[in-house]
Amino acid sequence: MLPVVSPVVFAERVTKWYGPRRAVADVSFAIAPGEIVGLLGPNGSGKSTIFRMLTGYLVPTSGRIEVAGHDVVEDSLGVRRAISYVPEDAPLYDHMRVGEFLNFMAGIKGLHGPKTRAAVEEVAERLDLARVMKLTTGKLSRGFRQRVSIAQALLGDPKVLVLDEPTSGLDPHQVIAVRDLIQSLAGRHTVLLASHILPEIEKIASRVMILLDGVLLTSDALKDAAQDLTLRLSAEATEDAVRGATKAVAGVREVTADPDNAGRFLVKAERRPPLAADLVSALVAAQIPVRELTELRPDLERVFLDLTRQPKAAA
Ligand SMILES: Nc1ncnc2c1ncn2[C@@H]1O[C@H](COP(=O)(O)OP(=O)(O)OP(=O)(O)O)[C@@H](O)[C@H]1O
Repeated sequence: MLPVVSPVVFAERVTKWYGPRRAVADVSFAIAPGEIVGLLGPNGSGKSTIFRMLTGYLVPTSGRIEVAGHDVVEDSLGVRRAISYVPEDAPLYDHMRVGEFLNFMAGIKGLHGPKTRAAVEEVAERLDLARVMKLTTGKLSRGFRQRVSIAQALLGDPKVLVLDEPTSGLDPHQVIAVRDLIQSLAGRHTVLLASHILPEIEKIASRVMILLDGVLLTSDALKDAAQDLTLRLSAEATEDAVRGATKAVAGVREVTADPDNAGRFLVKAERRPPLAADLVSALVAAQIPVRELTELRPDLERVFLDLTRQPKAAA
């Protein structure tokens, strides 16, 4: 029998309305202790709203959220002790030295006396901050600013750490350092991070949840989208000619031209075995020479791009 692990974050049918605007719709998920989970969604899809509800700063309009066994509405104090949130571009009080800032934040989190010193020393060591402790936070590089933001979030040893776009604005070296750092936190902490960039989130998270217009895509929706086949076609013809020649092929859903490569097209179609052969026959019958026809790997990025693409206005 599989061991039963209680989720550390649990959301059940959560909806949030801002006046007449529904920002989050009937969202349910569970996160096990020690996981690193990515929340992926375009701007405005509701990521921050979910995070604010998880951290007890916003009350769901309906539904239930528990963090480390505490209900976000009935026990928001318990929730705030269990979860820490690092917003994008968190304010760091730029005139303070890093050490002072961490001491100050420890006080806000209710740590006092010798406990403060021990906690600040521990996070400074975990995040390798020794050489910047005496610098004012305003003088730090973006990479170190992010480390200090995460360090303050770890004061008090929260079970859950929520990071909003943690690598945004960092240079490639800093991105790798912050990515490694987040991975080193898993296990002791559960990490939930948001991003609108899939390749980034895929590198850090062990699992990705996708949010679109406040709705969390089910794994079935993702599976269905991945069932579709995308073929890259290289042919000497115009987009209209390719579209005209292939429209009668069963299963073809859409033909789009690659705007950067003349003679290159993407064909989206239902996945069925003789499709490639049918396509070639149809193109040849229309006297369109086919140079190449390749199936693209159904990776999560393509699925995400397909699902999040704005529907084209009818011509
Ligand atoms: N306080 C508010 N009042 C009214 N509408 C809001 C409020 N906060 C957010 N919204 C709306 O709710 C929707 C979700 O916003 P939210 O900030 O949660 O999305 P997001 O995915 O975090 O986006 P971003 O990455 O741009 O921060 C958006 O349409 C937004 O305009």
